[in-house]
Amino acid sequence: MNDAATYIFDFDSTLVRIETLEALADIALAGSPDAAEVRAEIARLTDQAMAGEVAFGEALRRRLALLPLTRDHVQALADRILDEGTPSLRKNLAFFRAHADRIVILSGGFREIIAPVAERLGVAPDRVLANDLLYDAEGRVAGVDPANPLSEAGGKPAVIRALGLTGPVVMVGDGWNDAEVKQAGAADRFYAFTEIVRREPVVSAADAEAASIDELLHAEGLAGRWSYPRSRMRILLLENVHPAAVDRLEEAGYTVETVKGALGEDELIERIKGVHVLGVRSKTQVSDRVLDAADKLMAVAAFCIGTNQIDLAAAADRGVAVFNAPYSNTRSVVELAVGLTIALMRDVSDKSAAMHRGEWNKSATGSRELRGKTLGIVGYGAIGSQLSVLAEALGMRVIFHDLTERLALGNARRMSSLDALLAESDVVTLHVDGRVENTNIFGAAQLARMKDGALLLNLSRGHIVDIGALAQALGSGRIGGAALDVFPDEPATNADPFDSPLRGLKNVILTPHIGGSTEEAQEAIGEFAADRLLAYLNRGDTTFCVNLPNVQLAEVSGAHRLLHIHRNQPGVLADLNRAIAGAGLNILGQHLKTDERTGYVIIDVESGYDPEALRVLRSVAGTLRFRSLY
Ligand SMILES: NC(=O)c1ccc[n+]([C@@H]2O[C@H](COP(=O)([O-])OP(=O)(O)OC[C@H]3O[C@@H](n4cnc5c(N)ncnc54)[C@H](O)[C@@H]3O)[C@@H](O)[C@H]2O)c1
Ligand SMILES: O=C(O)CC[C@@H](O)C(=O)O
Repeated sequence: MNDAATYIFDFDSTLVRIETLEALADIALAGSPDAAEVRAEIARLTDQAMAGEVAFGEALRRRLALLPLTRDHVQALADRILDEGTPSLRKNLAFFRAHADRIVILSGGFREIIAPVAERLGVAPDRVLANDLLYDAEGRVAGVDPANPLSEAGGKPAVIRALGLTGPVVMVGDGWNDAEVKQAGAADRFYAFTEIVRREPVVSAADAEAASIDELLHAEGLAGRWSYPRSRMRILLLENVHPAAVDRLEEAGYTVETVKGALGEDELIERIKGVHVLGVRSKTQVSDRVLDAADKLMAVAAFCIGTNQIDLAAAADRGVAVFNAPYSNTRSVVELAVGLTIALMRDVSDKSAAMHRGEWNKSATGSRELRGKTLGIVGYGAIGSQLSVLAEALGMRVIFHDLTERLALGNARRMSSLDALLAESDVVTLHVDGRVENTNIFGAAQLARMKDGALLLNLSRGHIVDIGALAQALGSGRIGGAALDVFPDEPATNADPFDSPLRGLKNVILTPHIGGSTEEAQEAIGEFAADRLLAYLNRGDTTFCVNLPNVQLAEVSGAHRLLHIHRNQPGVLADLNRAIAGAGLNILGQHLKTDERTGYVIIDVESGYDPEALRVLRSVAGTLRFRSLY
């Protein structure tokens, strides 16, 4: 720690996320008919005082006069004040405890409320400078001690001066009376603390803004300097990612920006500069060029199953981890596939369209039950195998074809080839992954091998099916109908037009890539992918990462965690270990996992070391990315 500096923290909306008088109002006014009105007036006075529009002492007296406050009310708030700690304070308790002799808590609030927090932080009672409440004989609050300078405007600078501090004084707070401390010459630096509330005049008057305790420590070069402050980490989420993800990431302290639609390559190249984490769905192409322009990128999350839109190898070569949500929308796709199969078998979409035109055409011709029909599933992965179970429950016979060995569920039968599957299937449904090699695997030849009048579904990826050949097969009546949810060219946003040779064809159902678009699935994806990102950012865990070796890690405490991603080439590990030994780092734990392309080493080291030593680790030949966690 900087030897000489004293750090002076305001309390309300700085160390705790509440304003004391508003919280006391909630307690004291509970059940009172004019509670809302009085509460609003108190909040208005707090804002005016914090923005410097009403003198502090006057605002304090006016607010106290509005409340029927008693000792019990004050005690009730003191009892639960520890639960109100600011999120970044809770994360940095160790810092406060280690440096309590350099910390002062300075507040226009009340000593009884601040005391439990000060005790938790290890800050001695004589380093808590606050107002003292006065009570009458019945225990009613009668006011504050007028002899205490903190009960009046200008009180904070006065009490700081009275401390007779010798070294630099750093003031941290959210209100105008905190800014005044620096203006009055009682502090050398003032940080506007904005984690809970951001007041423009206070920020303008500050030397710097700190959106969290981490940012403050980072700016001051204190203990947290090796861990980049979370609020400075920019997360850019495209394509209308579910708010559950935004909430989780923001709650964890990261700065999140969202964009409704997908971005084109050039636009993304512009936007990705300075972004640490990118979130996309299926439309945004994260190409080699995009990754080249990404100067800060650490991770990409596909808020969906498919990752074919991301250049996974190029990302791995830059040490950028890519995650997806492999199971969160599986069931939604399966349910839509079942529904579409029934709709095709009964010609529901054409019959419904006719009804909308005013035509009544009651007929059973061409309408068939699912029961007893053969469903041919191409790609028996998560979706294909789940569909297999539901289809059998509906009385279908299931056969499947997959490139790799898959466990046949229920009575499903594996077919040795796609052709064999096509020869037997009444309905063919495609659920292969979107790898480039699967482009147009379903074309004229495959359509020709389908049974006369059979149906085709594609809910996997648009480039799998040759759309021209399909349009012909449908037009000629060779196959009986098709349902497509995915297309080779999909509009980037809902405002863009859609065109396809399949438009207007009989018994063809077209849906706008909504297989996974249910409220349940989107929320689940948002939560899952955000959790994966947090696990990676906060502790280096790469479970479910699709392009780097997977390492499951617990949180580290009492140590610093170093994360080293490198090219899997001979000698890297030996060089790394040599560098660690040379730097005198005391290793508490080490994990290594490699795949054919990349190696990932996690090293937990004892925290007392020369930070300069880390430089050597960065320069080990083959290093793709080096990161240290606090
Ligand atoms: N429509 C939507 O909204 C939506 C939603 C989710 C997933 N998807 C897509 O659905 C597809 C399947 O998803 P999943 O979670 O089941 O994937 P998965 O990886 O679990 O399964 C894919 C299976 O296809 C097999 N496969 C790949 N190429 C093949 C080929 N040429 N022939 C036969 N088998 C082949 C693989 O071996 C694997 O078993 C993916 O393309 C995914 O992107 C679409
Ligand atoms: O929501 C999306 O954009 C894609 C959904 C789906 O294709 C997936 O891969 O999960």
